[in-house]
Amino acid sequence: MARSYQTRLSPPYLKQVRLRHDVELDRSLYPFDLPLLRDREFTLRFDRAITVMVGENGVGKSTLLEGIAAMAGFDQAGGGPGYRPLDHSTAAERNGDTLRDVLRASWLPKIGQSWFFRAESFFSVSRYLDLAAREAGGSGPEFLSHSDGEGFLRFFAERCTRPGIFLFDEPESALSPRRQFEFVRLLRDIAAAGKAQVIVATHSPILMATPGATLLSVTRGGIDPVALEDTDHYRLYREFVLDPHGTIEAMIGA
Ligand SMILES: Nc1ncnc2c1ncn2[C@@H]1O[C@H](COP(=O)(O)OP(=O)(O)OP(=O)(O)O)[C@@H](O)[C@H]1O
Repeated sequence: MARSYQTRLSPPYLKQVRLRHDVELDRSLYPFDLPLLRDREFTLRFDRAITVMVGENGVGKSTLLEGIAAMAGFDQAGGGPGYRPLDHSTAAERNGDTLRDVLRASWLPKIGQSWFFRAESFFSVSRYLDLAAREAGGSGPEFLSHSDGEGFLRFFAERCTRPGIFLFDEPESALSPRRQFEFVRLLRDIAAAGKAQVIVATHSPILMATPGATLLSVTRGGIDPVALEDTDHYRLYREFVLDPHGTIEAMIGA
C-alpha cells in the first residue's frame, strides 16, 4: 500500500513531462506513431494543482495518463503504487510501460502517493479495497454498497486530502451531470487545500469549467492552454442546448 507522505511544498509536484532526447523512438509503432508525439521537443507542463485535458477521441490523452502513471510507479489499469486490482482484465491494454522508458519527468518533490482512476476499473479497485479491509478485520469502506457514482466520489474524497498525485481518465463516465458538479466541488476544495495534484482527461464541459484549473487542449499538433469557451466540446454542447433538435439534424444529416 502507498506510504503516507508529507511535504511542505505545494502542488503541482509533477512539473513537467517531456520526451527524452537520448533514446531512439520507433516511429512505426504505437505510441510513437501518435502525431502528438511526433515533435521531439514534446513537453507537457503543469503549473497548477488541477490540470484538465480535453481533446478529440484518439489524440492520445489516455496514452499520456498511462505513461505518467507508469512513471509514477502505479498500475495503469487503475490503483496506487504496490497495488494490483483483483480483476486485471484491462492489463492487456496497458500502454504506459513503453512510454515510461522514453519520458523524463521533473518532480518537486517526487511524490510517493498516487492513484490512477479509470471508470472501467473502479469496480475492481473498490472490490479489492472492500475485501482487503474485511480481511484486516475491519468493517471495510464498503465502496460497493454505494452506487458507482457515490462510491467513486467517496473513494476520491477520502484519498485526495493527502499529498499525492491523482490521475483521472474520463471520470464523468461514472458520474451523472449532478454528480459531476460534486466532483468539481471536490476538485476546487483540493486546489484550496494545496496538498494534492490532480490531472484529469475529460470530454465533460462541466469538468472543463473547474475553477482555478489549467485547461489544456490536446490535439494532434500539440498541447496548449485553452479557454473553456474556445473548445469544440463547449461550442458543440452550447449549440445543442440552444437548439437540440436542429443541432441533431445538422450533425447527423437528413
Ligand atoms: N495498445 C495500443 N496499440 C496500438 N494503438 C493504440 C493502443 N492503445 C491506443 N491506441 C491508439 O492510439 C490512439 C490514442 O489513443 P488514446 O486512448 O490515448 O486516445 P484518447 O485521446 O485518450 O482518446 P479518447 O478520448 O477516446 O479516450 C488511438 O488511435 C488508439 O486507437
